Amino acid sequence: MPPTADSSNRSDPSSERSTLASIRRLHPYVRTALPRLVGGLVASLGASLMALSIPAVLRWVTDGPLTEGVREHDWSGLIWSVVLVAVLGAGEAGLILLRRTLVMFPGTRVEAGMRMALFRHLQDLPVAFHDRWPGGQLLSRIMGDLGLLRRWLVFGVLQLVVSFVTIVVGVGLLVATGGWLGIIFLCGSIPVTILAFRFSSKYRRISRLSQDQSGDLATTVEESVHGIRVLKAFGRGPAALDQFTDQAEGLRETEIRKATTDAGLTTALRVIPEVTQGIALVVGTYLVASGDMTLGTLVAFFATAQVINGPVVDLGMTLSMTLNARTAVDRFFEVMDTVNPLTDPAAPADVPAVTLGQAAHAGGHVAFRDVTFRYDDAARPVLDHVDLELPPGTTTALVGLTGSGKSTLAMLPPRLFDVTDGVVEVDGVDVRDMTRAQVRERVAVAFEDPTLFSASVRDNVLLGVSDTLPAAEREALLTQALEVAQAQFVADLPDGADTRIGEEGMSLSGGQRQRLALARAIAARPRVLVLDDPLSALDVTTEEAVTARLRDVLVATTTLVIAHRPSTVALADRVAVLQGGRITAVGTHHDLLASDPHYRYIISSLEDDYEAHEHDHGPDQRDDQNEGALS
Ligand SMILES: Nc1ncnc2c1ncn2[C@@H]1O[C@H](COP(=O)(O)OP(=O)(O)OP(=O)(O)O)[C@@H](O)[C@H]1O
Repeated sequence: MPPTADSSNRSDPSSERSTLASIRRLHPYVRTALPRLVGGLVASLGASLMALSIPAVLRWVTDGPLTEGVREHDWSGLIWSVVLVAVLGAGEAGLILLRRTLVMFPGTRVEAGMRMALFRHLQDLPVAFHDRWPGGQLLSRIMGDLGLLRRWLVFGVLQLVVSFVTIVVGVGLLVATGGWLGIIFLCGSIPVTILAFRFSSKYRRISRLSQDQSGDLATTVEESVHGIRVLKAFGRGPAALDQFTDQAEGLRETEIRKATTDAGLTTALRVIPEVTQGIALVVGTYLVASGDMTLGTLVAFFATAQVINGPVVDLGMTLSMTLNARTAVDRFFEVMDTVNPLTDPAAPADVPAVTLGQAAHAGGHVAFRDVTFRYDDAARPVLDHVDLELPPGTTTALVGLTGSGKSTLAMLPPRLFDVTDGVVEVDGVDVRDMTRAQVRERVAVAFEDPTLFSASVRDNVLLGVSDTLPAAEREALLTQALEVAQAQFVADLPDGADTRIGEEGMSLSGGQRQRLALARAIAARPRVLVLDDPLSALDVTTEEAVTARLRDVLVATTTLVIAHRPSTVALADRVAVLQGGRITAVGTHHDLLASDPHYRYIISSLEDDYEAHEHDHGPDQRDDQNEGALS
């Protein structure tokens, strides 16, 4: 189950892992950037050590040149001390600048590399994964989490190491040079350590919840923008707003909990060193007064304590950044660790490469042999020992009651899902023995719900056509595909085939979008064409014209068409009936009408549905509207 805010509190393998172990998993992505990151770290440490050495100089100045200079009116030692402190300060500033220069570019490169790796993996993962994972959760990982990780890489990780080293070296110096004062300071670090540990485990949980809630919020935005027409049509805008408000409020509360937890630690980290220094001041003053400590040692003690103070106070921020980064790493790997079960075989079948010309004229024999298919989370199989042959060059209509598994069956030849049992063959070869590229060369699909991308009509239609094909051939394929799909409306678009169509082709009507999606499947010139009811938004006349032209152009193409209308069934050479997860009859429309009662029942219900639909919408009205959509 994909993680959402609801599931963030459940135990998952990543929560068992230590923060260090989680972050170590970044190694392959940061490997090339490591030299510069380490360079940045060395520069930071250098800057910090320079800051720490300034108190030693102050101590020497106070006990030496300053005391003696005042006594003997000789200021030369003092001038040299000022120069030395200025050089150390300038050196510190220079090293900080060097650190920023060194780490900025590798940080952005790591972020871009991880973003590309995640997107590549998402593209590779099967449909089943995308069915389960909400879009917003993926979006928040690819954008928010990786941005967070970059900020931690260029700032947080260095700050964490430098703070740690500064505190350890500084406290060591205090203990070594400050005697009792050092021990008082060391005692102060005990509650700081305990609080930091407590904070880590609490903050980690809240950080995870907050990042998952951001993902859920992104999902709600995505769904409501995507479904804006439905929300408006049903007046559900206020309900969507309520849902969004609840989620946004939940995220706000979590952010407040996060900030409160952070503030609690930061306050403690401010108060504890101040109290410690107050005690040290009292004890130090007594020691100087009693002659057990020089004034220079006391000044150096407080100057060093001051240098340590900064990293101690920043510890809360550095720790929270690190824990947020850890959550981002865990969320990144939740996707990256998902194994794709639909991979290419180690030794693919030796099938000849298909060129576009060949595709339409050779082969295309499809066979489902004893195929069983069950969705991962389903109790029973949808397809149960299905046997079906699609002879080359034929058009087979697949009919069945709603939910009988037609779309599921149609997803098997293009390997959008793999069978649970049995075999699906194309030209005698199990599709699992071919690479996915080999399968895609042979099988093209058009779905009822056509997805178009934010690109020109040309790019959308030629999506499945190789870029290496000469421009003239690509153009010829485009023209023919548009003509077969009866998509002449493209010529009337403002820039013809170069017109950019909006996100998901939203500026086109349903029928126009369907025809472009169909043209895309046709332009690929496949041996096998799977049409999952892609003509449902067309009127019967247009559907008939499309089917007739399909037959002319894709003479040898084997077509499997899922039919929801009697007209579609009538256009097929043969019909296969899917019932109870099995193919119960195959024959011509007329033979089945005469011999198969279930078929007669399906056809009469399709007719009823169709008549009801036409009564509501009218046959031509829909397409008239379609044609006018962009004019
Ligand atoms: N991704 C999925 N995960 C789990 N079950 C699914 C999934 N997709 C479909 N199903 C279930 O599988 C069964 C068959 O669905 P399918 O979409 O293949 O039917 P269909 O015959 O195409 O239906 P329709 O004619 O209504 O489009 C249904 O019971 C459906 O709920």
